[in-house]
Amino acid sequence: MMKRPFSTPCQFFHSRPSSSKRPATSPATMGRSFEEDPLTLAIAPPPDETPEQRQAREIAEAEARKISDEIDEQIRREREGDRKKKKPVKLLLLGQSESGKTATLKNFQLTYARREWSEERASWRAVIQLNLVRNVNQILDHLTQEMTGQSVEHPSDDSSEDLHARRAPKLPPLRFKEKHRLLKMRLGPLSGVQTDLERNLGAASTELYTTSVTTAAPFDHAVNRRALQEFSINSTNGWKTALDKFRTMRTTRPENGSGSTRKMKDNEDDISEVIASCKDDIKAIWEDPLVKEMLNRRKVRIEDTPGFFLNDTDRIATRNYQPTDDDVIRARLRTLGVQEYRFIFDHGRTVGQEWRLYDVGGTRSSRAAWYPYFDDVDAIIFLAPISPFDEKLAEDRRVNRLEDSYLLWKSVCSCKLLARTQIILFLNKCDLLQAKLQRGVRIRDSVPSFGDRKNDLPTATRYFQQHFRDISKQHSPVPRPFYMYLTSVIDTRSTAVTLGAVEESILREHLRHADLM
Ligand SMILES: Nc1nc2c(ncn2[C@@H]2O[C@H](COP(=O)(O)OP(=O)(O)OP(=O)(O)O)[C@@H](O)[C@H]2O)c(=O)[nH]1
Ligand SMILES: [Mg+2]
Repeated sequence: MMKRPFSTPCQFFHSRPSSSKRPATSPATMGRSFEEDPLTLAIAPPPDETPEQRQAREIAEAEARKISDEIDEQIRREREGDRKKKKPVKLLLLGQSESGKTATLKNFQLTYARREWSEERASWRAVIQLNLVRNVNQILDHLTQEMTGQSVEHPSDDSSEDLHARRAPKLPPLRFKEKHRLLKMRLGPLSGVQTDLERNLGAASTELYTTSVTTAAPFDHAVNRRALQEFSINSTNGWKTALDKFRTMRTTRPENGSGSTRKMKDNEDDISEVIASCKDDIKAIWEDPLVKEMLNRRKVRIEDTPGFFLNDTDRIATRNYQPTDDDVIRARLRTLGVQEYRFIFDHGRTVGQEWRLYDVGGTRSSRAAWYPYFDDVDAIIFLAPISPFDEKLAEDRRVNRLEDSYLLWKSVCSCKLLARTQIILFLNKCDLLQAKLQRGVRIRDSVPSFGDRKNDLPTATRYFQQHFRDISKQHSPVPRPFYMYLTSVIDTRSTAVTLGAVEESILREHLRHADLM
Protein backbone atom coordinates (compact mmCIF):
# COMPACT_ATOMS: atom_id res chain seq x y z
CA MET A 1 0.00 0.00 0.00
CA MET A 2 1.34 3.37 -1.02
CA LYS A 3 2.03 5.80 1.83
CA ARG A 4 0.62 9.29 1.79
CA PRO A 5 3.43 11.81 1.80
CA PHE A 6 4.00 12.98 5.33
CA SER A 7 3.39 16.49 4.06
CA THR A 8 -0.19 16.15 2.96
CA PRO A 9 -1.69 18.47 3.98
CA CYS A 10 0.26 19.15 7.18
CA GLN A 11 3.44 19.84 5.26
CA PHE A 12 2.11 23.28 4.52
CA PHE A 13 1.58 24.29 8.09
CA HIS A 14 3.96 27.16 8.45
CA SER A 15 5.17 28.43 11.69
CA ARG A 16 3.86 31.85 11.95
CA PRO A 17 4.81 34.54 14.32
CA SER A 18 1.89 35.66 16.38
CA SER A 19 2.16 38.99 14.81
CA SER A 20 -0.60 41.38 14.11
CA LYS A 21 -0.06 40.87 10.36
CA ARG A 22 -3.21 38.95 9.74
CA PRO A 23 -4.24 37.90 6.23
CA ALA A 24 -7.31 39.49 4.77
CA THR A 25 -10.44 37.48 5.39
CA SER A 26 -10.84 35.04 2.51
CA PRO A 27 -14.28 34.01 1.11
CA ALA A 28 -13.89 30.69 2.85
CA THR A 29 -13.53 32.29 6.21
CA MET A 30 -16.03 35.01 5.56
CA GLY A 31 -18.15 35.74 8.55
CA ARG A 32 -15.71 34.07 10.92
CA SER A 33 -13.00 35.74 12.84
CA PHE A 34 -9.44 34.82 11.97
CA GLU A 35 -8.84 33.19 15.36
CA GLU A 36 -11.78 30.86 14.73
CA ASP A 37 -10.17 29.28 11.66
CA PRO A 38 -6.85 27.71 12.61
CA LEU A 39 -6.74 25.57 9.42
CA THR A 40 -6.72 28.59 7.18
CA LEU A 41 -4.14 30.09 9.41
CA ALA A 42 -2.07 26.93 9.18
CA ILE A 43 -2.13 26.44 5.43
CA ALA A 44 -1.98 30.03 4.31
CA PRO A 45 1.33 30.97 2.68
CA PRO A 46 3.61 33.05 4.79
CA PRO A 47 2.91 36.72 4.15
CA ASP A 48 6.53 37.52 3.48
CA GLU A 49 6.97 34.75 0.83
CA THR A 50 9.41 35.57 -1.95
CA PRO A 51 8.57 34.65 -5.61
CA GLU A 52 11.12 31.79 -5.47
CA GLN A 53 9.64 30.47 -2.27
CA ARG A 54 6.20 30.70 -3.76
CA GLN A 55 7.24 28.75 -6.86
CA ALA A 56 8.88 26.05 -4.76
CA ARG A 57 5.79 25.82 -2.56
CA GLU A 58 3.45 25.50 -5.52
CA ILE A 59 5.57 22.74 -7.07
CA ALA A 60 5.61 20.88 -3.75
CA GLU A 61 1.85 21.32 -3.36
CA ALA A 62 1.21 20.02 -6.89
CA GLU A 63 3.41 16.98 -6.23
CA ALA A 64 1.65 16.24 -2.94
CA ARG A 65 -1.74 16.57 -4.63
CA LYS A 66 -0.65 14.11 -7.33
CA ILE A 67 0.49 11.56 -4.76
CA SER A 68 -2.68 12.05 -2.76
CA ASP A 69 -4.81 11.49 -5.88
CA GLU A 70 -2.85 8.35 -6.67
CA ILE A 71 -3.52 7.08 -3.17
CA ASP A 72 -7.22 7.79 -3.53
CA GLU A 73 -7.24 5.89 -6.83
CA GLN A 74 -5.43 2.98 -5.25
CA ILE A 75 -7.91 2.85 -2.36
CA ARG A 76 -10.76 2.92 -4.85
CA ARG A 77 -9.19 0.06 -6.82
CA GLU A 78 -8.62 -1.97 -3.65
CA ARG A 79 -12.21 -1.45 -2.52
CA GLU A 80 -13.41 -2.52 -5.96
CA GLY A 81 -11.16 -5.60 -5.78
CA ASP A 82 -12.52 -6.40 -2.33
CA ARG A 83 -16.06 -6.10 -3.61
CA LYS A 84 -15.29 -8.52 -6.46
CA LYS A 85 -13.44 -10.82 -4.13
CA LYS A 86 -16.32 -10.89 -1.71
CA LYS A 87 -18.59 -12.33 -4.36
CA PRO A 88 -18.19 -16.07 -3.97
CA VAL A 89 -16.62 -18.02 -6.83
CA LYS A 90 -19.20 -20.56 -7.97
CA LEU A 91 -18.06 -23.84 -9.45
CA LEU A 92 -20.27 -26.69 -10.63
CA LEU A 93 -18.99 -30.28 -10.87
CA LEU A 94 -20.70 -32.39 -13.53
CA GLY A 95 -20.29 -35.91 -14.89
CA GLN A 96 -21.84 -39.38 -14.72
CA SER A 97 -22.04 -41.34 -11.48
CA GLU A 98 -18.66 -42.59 -10.21
CA SER A 99 -16.84 -40.17 -12.51
CA GLY A 100 -14.96 -38.63 -9.56
CA LYS A 101 -16.90 -35.40 -8.87
CA THR A 102 -16.99 -35.83 -5.10
CA ALA A 103 -13.37 -37.00 -5.11
CA THR A 104 -12.45 -33.76 -6.93
CA LEU A 105 -14.42 -31.72 -4.41
CA LYS A 106 -12.53 -33.46 -1.59
CA ASN A 107 -9.25 -32.54 -3.32
CA PHE A 108 -10.35 -28.90 -3.34
CA GLN A 109 -11.05 -29.09 0.36
CA LEU A 110 -7.78 -30.90 1.10
CA THR A 111 -5.76 -28.36 -0.90
CA TYR A 112 -7.48 -25.11 -0.03
CA ALA A 113 -9.58 -25.52 3.12
CA ARG A 114 -7.27 -27.69 5.20
CA ARG A 115 -8.60 -26.76 8.61
CA GLU A 116 -12.09 -27.92 7.72
CA TRP A 117 -10.63 -31.00 6.08
CA SER A 118 -8.75 -32.00 9.23
CA GLU A 119 -11.82 -31.45 11.36
CA GLU A 120 -13.90 -33.72 9.15
CA ARG A 121 -11.38 -36.48 8.45
CA ALA A 122 -12.24 -38.66 11.45
CA SER A 123 -15.94 -38.65 10.56
CA TRP A 124 -15.19 -40.59 7.35
CA ARG A 125 -14.24 -43.66 9.39
CA ALA A 126 -17.70 -45.27 9.16
CA VAL A 127 -17.80 -44.77 5.37
CA ILE A 128 -14.42 -46.45 4.93
CA GLN A 129 -15.39 -49.30 7.25
CA LEU A 130 -18.55 -49.75 5.17
CA ASN A 131 -16.52 -49.75 1.94
CA LEU A 132 -14.21 -52.46 3.32
CA VAL A 133 -17.05 -54.57 4.69
CA ARG A 134 -18.85 -54.30 1.37
CA ASN A 135 -15.71 -55.53 -0.46
CA VAL A 136 -15.71 -58.62 1.78
CA ASN A 137 -19.43 -59.26 1.43
CA GLN A 138 -19.08 -59.03 -2.33
CA ILE A 139 -16.51 -61.84 -2.24
CA LEU A 140 -18.75 -63.85 0.11
CA ASP A 141 -21.72 -63.44 -2.27
CA HIS A 142 -19.65 -64.80 -5.14
CA LEU A 143 -18.36 -67.63 -2.97
CA THR A 144 -21.91 -68.58 -1.99
CA GLN A 145 -23.01 -68.45 -5.64
CA GLU A 146 -20.04 -70.54 -6.73
CA MET A 147 -20.57 -73.11 -3.97
CA THR A 148 -24.25 -73.44 -4.84
CA GLY A 149 -23.60 -73.57 -8.58
CA GLN A 150 -25.10 -70.17 -9.53
CA SER A 151 -23.68 -68.19 -12.43
CA VAL A 152 -22.49 -64.55 -12.49
CA GLU A 153 -25.11 -61.79 -12.36
CA HIS A 154 -25.55 -59.54 -15.42
CA PRO A 155 -24.21 -62.16 -17.87
CA SER A 156 -25.65 -60.41 -20.94
CA ASP A 157 -24.26 -56.91 -20.57
CA ASP A 158 -20.80 -57.18 -19.13
CA SER A 159 -17.43 -55.80 -20.15
CA SER A 160 -15.17 -56.89 -22.98
CA GLU A 161 -13.16 -58.86 -20.41
CA ASP A 162 -16.29 -60.89 -19.68
CA LEU A 163 -16.84 -61.52 -23.38
CA HIS A 164 -13.39 -63.07 -23.56
CA ALA A 165 -14.26 -65.18 -20.52
CA ARG A 166 -17.45 -66.48 -22.09
CA ARG A 167 -15.60 -67.45 -25.22
CA ALA A 168 -13.04 -69.35 -23.12
CA PRO A 169 -13.35 -73.16 -22.88
CA LYS A 170 -15.26 -74.51 -19.89
CA LEU A 171 -13.00 -74.94 -16.89
CA PRO A 172 -13.17 -77.71 -14.27
CA PRO A 173 -15.14 -76.78 -11.11
CA LEU A 174 -13.23 -75.15 -8.28
CA ARG A 175 -12.63 -77.44 -5.30
CA PHE A 176 -13.41 -75.47 -2.15
CA LYS A 177 -12.29 -76.92 1.13
CA GLU A 178 -13.50 -76.89 4.72
CA LYS A 179 -11.41 -73.75 5.34
CA HIS A 180 -13.52 -71.82 2.78
CA ARG A 181 -16.74 -72.88 4.47
CA LEU A 182 -15.30 -71.85 7.85
CA LEU A 183 -14.14 -68.49 6.49
CA LYS A 184 -17.60 -67.90 5.07
CA MET A 185 -19.18 -68.74 8.40
CA ARG A 186 -16.79 -66.64 10.51
CA LEU A 187 -17.22 -63.62 8.22
CA GLY A 188 -21.02 -63.99 8.34
CA PRO A 189 -21.47 -61.21 10.98
CA LEU A 190 -20.17 -58.66 8.44
CA SER A 191 -23.50 -58.83 6.69
CA GLY A 192 -25.18 -57.36 9.80
CA VAL A 193 -22.37 -54.81 10.12
CA GLN A 194 -23.04 -53.64 6.55
CA THR A 195 -26.74 -53.22 7.36
CA ASP A 196 -25.95 -51.26 10.53
CA LEU A 197 -23.47 -48.96 8.79
CA GLU A 198 -25.83 -48.33 5.88
CA ARG A 199 -28.59 -47.48 8.32
CA ASN A 200 -26.33 -45.07 10.22
CA LEU A 201 -25.08 -43.37 7.07
CA GLY A 202 -28.43 -43.09 5.30
CA ALA A 203 -29.43 -43.28 1.64
CA ALA A 204 -26.09 -42.04 0.23
CA SER A 205 -24.39 -45.21 1.43
CA THR A 206 -26.18 -47.48 -1.05
CA GLU A 207 -25.68 -47.47 -4.81
CA LEU A 208 -28.47 -47.02 -7.33
CA TYR A 209 -29.04 -49.94 -9.70
CA THR A 210 -32.12 -48.82 -11.63
CA THR A 211 -33.48 -45.75 -13.36
CA SER A 212 -36.57 -44.89 -15.35
CA VAL A 213 -34.67 -42.19 -17.27
CA THR A 214 -33.57 -43.29 -20.71
CA THR A 215 -31.69 -40.20 -21.89
CA ALA A 216 -28.20 -39.03 -20.97
CA ALA A 217 -29.24 -35.42 -20.41
CA PRO A 218 -32.83 -35.06 -19.22
CA PHE A 219 -32.27 -31.28 -18.90
CA ASP A 220 -31.93 -30.99 -22.67
CA HIS A 221 -35.49 -30.23 -23.65
CA ALA A 222 -36.54 -26.64 -23.15
CA VAL A 223 -40.20 -27.56 -22.61
CA ASN A 224 -39.40 -29.40 -19.43
CA ARG A 225 -37.09 -26.83 -17.94
CA ARG A 226 -39.63 -25.12 -15.75
CA ALA A 227 -40.78 -28.46 -14.41
CA LEU A 228 -37.15 -29.39 -13.74
CA GLN A 229 -36.88 -26.66 -11.11
CA GLU A 230 -39.16 -28.79 -8.99
CA PHE A 231 -36.67 -31.64 -9.01
CA SER A 232 -33.97 -29.45 -7.62
CA ILE A 233 -32.79 -30.53 -4.21
CA ASN A 234 -30.36 -28.07 -2.74
CA SER A 235 -28.79 -28.86 0.54
CA THR A 236 -26.00 -26.97 2.18
CA ASN A 237 -24.65 -30.00 3.94
CA GLY A 238 -24.17 -32.92 1.51
CA TRP A 239 -21.82 -35.52 2.88
CA LYS A 240 -22.02 -33.65 6.14
CA THR A 241 -25.56 -35.00 6.57
CA ALA A 242 -24.20 -38.51 6.52
CA LEU A 243 -21.15 -37.73 8.63
CA ASP A 244 -22.66 -35.27 11.11
CA LYS A 245 -23.88 -37.91 13.52
CA PHE A 246 -20.37 -39.29 13.71
CA ARG A 247 -18.86 -35.87 14.23
CA THR A 248 -21.29 -35.01 17.07
CA MET A 249 -20.48 -38.30 18.67
CA ARG A 250 -16.75 -37.66 18.44
CA THR A 251 -16.86 -34.14 19.83
CA THR A 252 -19.27 -34.86 22.70
CA ARG A 253 -17.91 -36.19 25.97
CA PRO A 254 -19.63 -39.47 26.85
CA GLU A 255 -21.07 -38.09 30.11
CA ASN A 256 -22.59 -35.09 28.28
CA GLY A 257 -23.96 -36.96 25.29
CA SER A 258 -27.67 -37.48 24.72
CA GLY A 259 -29.11 -40.99 24.92
CA SER A 260 -29.00 -41.39 21.14
CA THR A 261 -25.41 -40.10 20.89
CA ARG A 262 -24.31 -42.61 23.53
CA LYS A 263 -26.20 -45.41 21.78
CA MET A 264 -24.58 -44.46 18.50
CA LYS A 265 -21.13 -44.43 20.10
CA ASP A 266 -21.74 -47.88 21.59
CA ASN A 267 -22.95 -49.06 18.20
CA GLU A 268 -19.84 -47.64 16.53
CA ASP A 269 -17.61 -49.36 19.09
CA ASP A 270 -19.44 -52.66 18.51
CA ILE A 271 -18.99 -52.30 14.74
CA SER A 272 -15.25 -51.60 15.09
CA GLU A 273 -14.95 -54.55 17.45
CA VAL A 274 -16.61 -56.98 14.99
CA ILE A 275 -14.51 -55.71 12.06
CA ALA A 276 -11.29 -55.91 14.11
CA SER A 277 -12.10 -59.45 15.20
CA CYS A 278 -12.53 -60.42 11.51
CA LYS A 279 -9.19 -58.92 10.42
CA ASP A 280 -7.28 -62.18 9.89
CA ASP A 281 -10.19 -63.85 8.12
CA ILE A 282 -10.67 -60.83 5.82
CA LYS A 283 -7.00 -61.03 4.85
CA ALA A 284 -7.20 -64.80 4.47
CA ILE A 285 -10.18 -64.73 2.11
CA TRP A 286 -8.72 -61.91 -0.01
CA GLU A 287 -5.34 -63.63 -0.33
CA ASP A 288 -6.67 -67.15 -0.86
CA PRO A 289 -5.52 -68.51 -4.27
CA LEU A 290 -8.74 -70.45 -4.90
CA VAL A 291 -10.88 -67.40 -4.12
CA LYS A 292 -8.66 -65.33 -6.44
CA GLU A 293 -9.15 -67.92 -9.15
CA MET A 294 -12.91 -67.79 -8.60
CA LEU A 295 -12.96 -63.99 -8.92
CA ASN A 296 -10.78 -64.20 -12.03
CA ARG A 297 -13.07 -66.71 -13.65
CA ARG A 298 -16.06 -64.54 -12.82
CA LYS A 299 -14.15 -61.51 -14.12
CA VAL A 300 -14.86 -59.68 -10.89
CA ARG A 301 -12.28 -56.97 -10.30
CA ILE A 302 -13.05 -55.71 -6.82
CA GLU A 303 -9.79 -53.75 -6.90
CA ASP A 304 -11.25 -51.50 -9.63
CA THR A 305 -14.53 -50.82 -7.85
CA PRO A 306 -15.20 -47.54 -6.02
CA GLY A 307 -14.25 -47.76 -2.37
CA PHE A 308 -11.76 -50.64 -2.62
CA PHE A 309 -9.88 -51.07 0.68
CA LEU A 310 -8.99 -54.77 0.90
CA ASN A 311 -5.27 -54.05 0.57
CA ASP A 312 -5.49 -51.88 3.71
CA THR A 313 -7.18 -54.37 6.04
CA ASP A 314 -4.28 -54.34 8.52
CA ARG A 315 -4.80 -50.62 9.15
CA ILE A 316 -8.56 -50.35 8.85
CA ALA A 317 -9.73 -53.49 10.70
CA THR A 318 -8.54 -52.21 14.08
CA ARG A 319 -10.43 -50.84 17.06
CA ASN A 320 -8.74 -47.44 16.89
CA TYR A 321 -8.57 -46.95 13.14
CA GLN A 322 -8.16 -43.30 12.06
CA PRO A 323 -8.57 -42.48 8.34
CA THR A 324 -5.68 -40.95 6.41
CA ASP A 325 -6.10 -38.23 3.76
CA ASP A 326 -5.81 -40.83 1.00
CA ASP A 327 -8.42 -43.04 2.64
CA VAL A 328 -10.90 -40.16 2.65
CA ILE A 329 -10.27 -39.34 -1.02
CA ARG A 330 -10.82 -43.00 -1.96
CA ALA A 331 -13.92 -43.47 0.23
CA ARG A 332 -17.10 -43.91 -1.75
CA LEU A 333 -20.32 -42.20 -0.67
CA ARG A 334 -22.87 -41.51 -3.38
CA THR A 335 -24.05 -37.91 -3.84
CA LEU A 336 -27.78 -37.31 -3.55
CA GLY A 337 -29.39 -34.37 -5.39
CA VAL A 338 -27.30 -31.21 -5.69
CA GLN A 339 -25.12 -30.35 -2.73
CA GLU A 340 -23.63 -26.93 -2.04
CA TYR A 341 -20.32 -26.70 -0.18
CA ARG A 342 -19.01 -23.35 1.02
CA PHE A 343 -15.32 -23.05 1.68
CA ILE A 344 -13.34 -20.00 2.73
CA PHE A 345 -9.98 -20.83 1.20
CA ASP A 346 -7.16 -20.81 3.76
CA HIS A 347 -4.46 -21.72 1.20
CA GLY A 348 -3.66 -20.86 -2.42
CA ARG A 349 -3.85 -17.62 -4.34
CA THR A 350 -7.28 -16.74 -3.05
CA VAL A 351 -6.88 -16.92 0.72
CA GLY A 352 -9.99 -15.48 2.38
CA GLN A 353 -12.04 -15.89 -0.78
CA GLU A 354 -15.31 -17.79 -0.50
CA TRP A 355 -15.80 -20.59 -3.02
CA ARG A 356 -19.12 -22.35 -3.49
CA LEU A 357 -18.78 -25.76 -5.04
CA TYR A 358 -21.86 -27.58 -6.28
CA ASP A 359 -21.53 -31.36 -6.31
CA VAL A 360 -24.28 -33.25 -8.11
CA GLY A 361 -25.54 -36.81 -8.13
CA GLY A 362 -24.48 -38.23 -11.49
CA THR A 363 -26.91 -41.10 -12.12
CA ARG A 364 -29.24 -40.55 -15.04
CA SER A 365 -32.23 -40.00 -12.75
CA SER A 366 -30.34 -37.27 -10.82
CA ARG A 367 -29.41 -35.16 -13.84
CA ALA A 368 -32.76 -33.40 -14.19
CA ALA A 369 -31.89 -31.49 -11.03
CA TRP A 370 -28.76 -29.93 -12.54
CA TYR A 371 -30.33 -27.38 -14.84
CA PRO A 372 -31.28 -24.68 -12.32
CA TYR A 373 -27.61 -24.45 -11.33
CA PHE A 374 -26.41 -23.62 -14.85
CA ASP A 375 -27.63 -20.08 -14.52
CA ASP A 376 -25.13 -18.48 -12.24
CA VAL A 377 -21.81 -20.32 -12.14
CA ASP A 378 -18.34 -19.02 -12.95
CA ALA A 379 -17.12 -22.36 -14.28
CA ILE A 380 -17.89 -26.04 -14.67
CA ILE A 381 -15.53 -28.95 -14.18
CA PHE A 382 -16.85 -31.83 -16.27
CA LEU A 383 -15.51 -35.24 -15.28
CA ALA A 384 -15.39 -37.98 -17.88
CA PRO A 385 -13.82 -41.23 -16.66
CA ILE A 386 -11.99 -42.81 -19.60
CA SER A 387 -11.09 -46.17 -18.05
CA PRO A 388 -14.61 -47.64 -18.30
CA PHE A 389 -14.70 -47.61 -22.12
CA ASP A 390 -15.85 -51.25 -21.92
CA GLU A 391 -18.22 -50.96 -18.93
CA LYS A 392 -21.92 -50.26 -18.46
CA LEU A 393 -23.73 -47.75 -16.25
CA ALA A 394 -24.70 -49.29 -12.91
CA GLU A 395 -28.18 -47.77 -13.20
CA ASP A 396 -28.75 -48.91 -16.79
CA ARG A 397 -26.70 -51.88 -17.87
CA ARG A 398 -27.60 -51.41 -21.53
CA VAL A 399 -25.61 -48.15 -21.74
CA ASN A 400 -21.86 -48.01 -22.31
CA ARG A 401 -20.21 -45.62 -19.82
CA LEU A 402 -18.01 -43.85 -22.36
CA GLU A 403 -20.95 -43.41 -24.74
CA ASP A 404 -22.95 -41.91 -21.86
CA SER A 405 -20.12 -39.44 -21.12
CA TYR A 406 -19.97 -38.38 -24.79
CA LEU A 407 -23.73 -37.74 -24.86
CA LEU A 408 -23.63 -35.84 -21.60
CA TRP A 409 -20.65 -33.75 -22.76
CA LYS A 410 -22.45 -32.94 -25.99
CA SER A 411 -25.53 -31.73 -24.09
CA VAL A 412 -23.49 -29.59 -21.71
CA CYS A 413 -21.44 -28.07 -24.57
CA SER A 414 -24.53 -27.31 -26.64
CA CYS A 415 -26.57 -25.87 -23.76
CA LYS A 416 -27.31 -22.22 -24.65
CA LEU A 417 -27.45 -21.17 -21.02
CA LEU A 418 -23.83 -22.29 -20.69
CA ALA A 419 -22.66 -20.77 -23.96
CA ARG A 420 -20.36 -18.31 -22.20
CA THR A 421 -19.50 -20.43 -19.18
CA GLN A 422 -15.96 -21.71 -18.85
CA ILE A 423 -15.96 -25.52 -19.01
CA ILE A 424 -12.93 -27.51 -17.91
CA LEU A 425 -12.78 -31.16 -18.86
CA PHE A 426 -11.08 -33.73 -16.62
CA LEU A 427 -10.44 -36.99 -18.47
CA ASN A 428 -10.32 -38.92 -15.23
CA LYS A 429 -9.31 -42.38 -13.96
CA CYS A 430 -6.18 -42.43 -16.13
CA ASP A 431 -4.57 -44.74 -13.54
CA LEU A 432 -7.30 -47.34 -14.04
CA LEU A 433 -7.08 -46.92 -17.82
CA GLN A 434 -3.36 -47.60 -17.74
CA ALA A 435 -3.84 -50.70 -15.55
CA LYS A 436 -6.56 -51.98 -17.87
CA LEU A 437 -4.45 -51.53 -21.00
CA GLN A 438 -1.49 -53.20 -19.28
CA ARG A 439 -3.72 -56.20 -18.60
CA GLY A 440 -4.18 -56.46 -22.33
CA VAL A 441 -7.76 -55.20 -22.66
CA ARG A 442 -8.14 -53.90 -26.21
CA ILE A 443 -9.96 -50.63 -26.75
CA ARG A 444 -11.02 -51.50 -30.27
CA ASP A 445 -13.09 -54.44 -28.99
CA SER A 446 -15.43 -51.95 -27.35
CA VAL A 447 -14.72 -48.85 -29.44
CA PRO A 448 -14.41 -50.07 -33.06
CA SER A 449 -13.44 -46.60 -34.35
CA PHE A 450 -10.21 -46.86 -32.33
CA GLY A 451 -9.08 -49.28 -35.04
CA ASP A 452 -5.48 -50.44 -35.19
CA ARG A 453 -4.01 -47.62 -33.15
CA LYS A 454 -1.48 -48.53 -30.51
CA ASN A 455 -3.25 -49.86 -27.42
CA ASP A 456 -1.28 -47.75 -24.94
CA LEU A 457 -2.02 -44.85 -22.58
CA PRO A 458 -0.67 -41.91 -24.66
CA THR A 459 -2.45 -43.08 -27.82
CA ALA A 460 -5.68 -43.81 -25.98
CA THR A 461 -5.77 -40.49 -24.12
CA ARG A 462 -4.98 -38.61 -27.35
CA TYR A 463 -7.79 -40.43 -29.10
CA PHE A 464 -10.41 -39.81 -26.38
CA GLN A 465 -9.29 -36.22 -25.96
CA GLN A 466 -9.73 -35.57 -29.69
CA HIS A 467 -13.25 -36.96 -29.57
CA PHE A 468 -14.24 -34.67 -26.69
CA ARG A 469 -12.58 -31.72 -28.43
CA ASP A 470 -14.51 -32.39 -31.67
CA ILE A 471 -17.81 -32.56 -29.80
CA SER A 472 -17.06 -29.27 -28.06
CA LYS A 473 -16.14 -27.62 -31.35
CA GLN A 474 -19.17 -28.91 -33.22
CA HIS A 475 -21.79 -28.33 -30.57
CA SER A 476 -20.84 -25.19 -28.63
CA PRO A 477 -23.26 -22.36 -29.59
CA VAL A 478 -20.30 -19.93 -29.66
CA PRO A 479 -16.63 -20.92 -30.00
CA ARG A 480 -15.08 -21.75 -26.63
CA PRO A 481 -11.55 -22.68 -25.60
CA PHE A 482 -10.97 -26.37 -24.89
CA TYR A 483 -9.50 -26.71 -21.40
CA MET A 484 -8.60 -30.32 -20.69
CA TYR A 485 -6.57 -32.17 -18.06
CA LEU A 486 -5.69 -35.85 -17.81
CA THR A 487 -6.35 -36.76 -14.19
CA SER A 488 -6.39 -39.49 -11.59
CA VAL A 489 -8.07 -37.57 -8.83
CA ILE A 490 -7.25 -40.15 -6.14
CA ASP A 491 -3.64 -38.98 -6.59
CA THR A 492 -3.79 -35.96 -4.30
CA ARG A 493 -0.36 -34.58 -5.22
CA SER A 494 -0.83 -34.39 -8.96
CA THR A 495 -4.41 -33.23 -8.47
CA ALA A 496 -3.20 -30.33 -6.29
CA VAL A 497 -1.04 -29.17 -9.22
CA THR A 498 -3.99 -29.43 -11.62
CA LEU A 499 -6.23 -27.55 -9.20
CA GLY A 500 -3.62 -24.78 -8.96
CA ALA A 501 -3.95 -24.15 -12.69
CA VAL A 502 -7.72 -24.51 -12.55
CA GLU A 503 -7.99 -22.10 -9.61
CA GLU A 504 -6.12 -19.44 -11.54
CA SER A 505 -8.14 -19.80 -14.68
CA ILE A 506 -11.48 -19.86 -12.83
CA LEU A 507 -10.50 -16.84 -10.82
CA ARG A 508 -9.63 -14.91 -13.98
CA GLU A 509 -13.07 -15.76 -15.33
CA HIS A 510 -14.71 -14.78 -12.06
CA LEU A 511 -13.05 -11.36 -12.06
CA ARG A 512 -13.98 -10.89 -15.70
CA HIS A 513 -17.63 -11.65 -14.85
CA ALA A 514 -17.50 -9.23 -11.95
CA ASP A 515 -16.12 -6.56 -14.32
CA LEU A 516 -19.02 -7.06 -16.67
CA MET A 517 -21.58 -6.59 -13.93
N1 LIG B 1 -8.58 -45.31 -9.17
C1 LIG B 1 -9.30 -44.18 -9.25
N2 LIG B 1 -10.42 -44.05 -8.54
C2 LIG B 1 -11.11 -42.90 -8.64
C3 LIG B 1 -10.69 -41.84 -9.47
N3 LIG B 1 -11.59 -40.84 -9.35
C4 LIG B 1 -12.51 -41.26 -8.46
N4 LIG B 1 -12.22 -42.50 -8.04
C5 LIG B 1 -12.97 -43.29 -7.08
O1 LIG B 1 -14.20 -43.64 -7.67
C6 LIG B 1 -15.23 -43.62 -6.72
C7 LIG B 1 -16.35 -42.76 -7.19
O2 LIG B 1 -15.94 -41.42 -7.17
P1 LIG B 1 -16.93 -40.27 -6.68
O3 LIG B 1 -16.12 -39.04 -6.60
O4 LIG B 1 -17.69 -40.71 -5.50
O5 LIG B 1 -17.90 -40.23 -7.94
P2 LIG B 1 -19.07 -39.18 -8.22
O6 LIG B 1 -18.86 -38.68 -9.60
O7 LIG B 1 -19.15 -38.19 -7.14
O8 LIG B 1 -20.33 -40.14 -8.20
P3 LIG B 1 -21.88 -39.79 -7.81
O9 LIG B 1 -21.86 -39.11 -6.49
O10 LIG B 1 -22.56 -41.11 -7.78
O11 LIG B 1 -22.40 -38.93 -8.92
C8 LIG B 1 -14.62 -43.17 -5.40
O12 LIG B 1 -14.36 -44.28 -4.58
C9 LIG B 1 -13.34 -42.51 -5.82
O13 LIG B 1 -12.35 -42.59 -4.85
C10 LIG B 1 -9.49 -42.01 -10.22
O14 LIG B 1 -9.04 -41.13 -10.98
N5 LIG B 1 -8.84 -43.19 -10.08
MG1 LIG C 1 -20.52 -37.80 -5.72
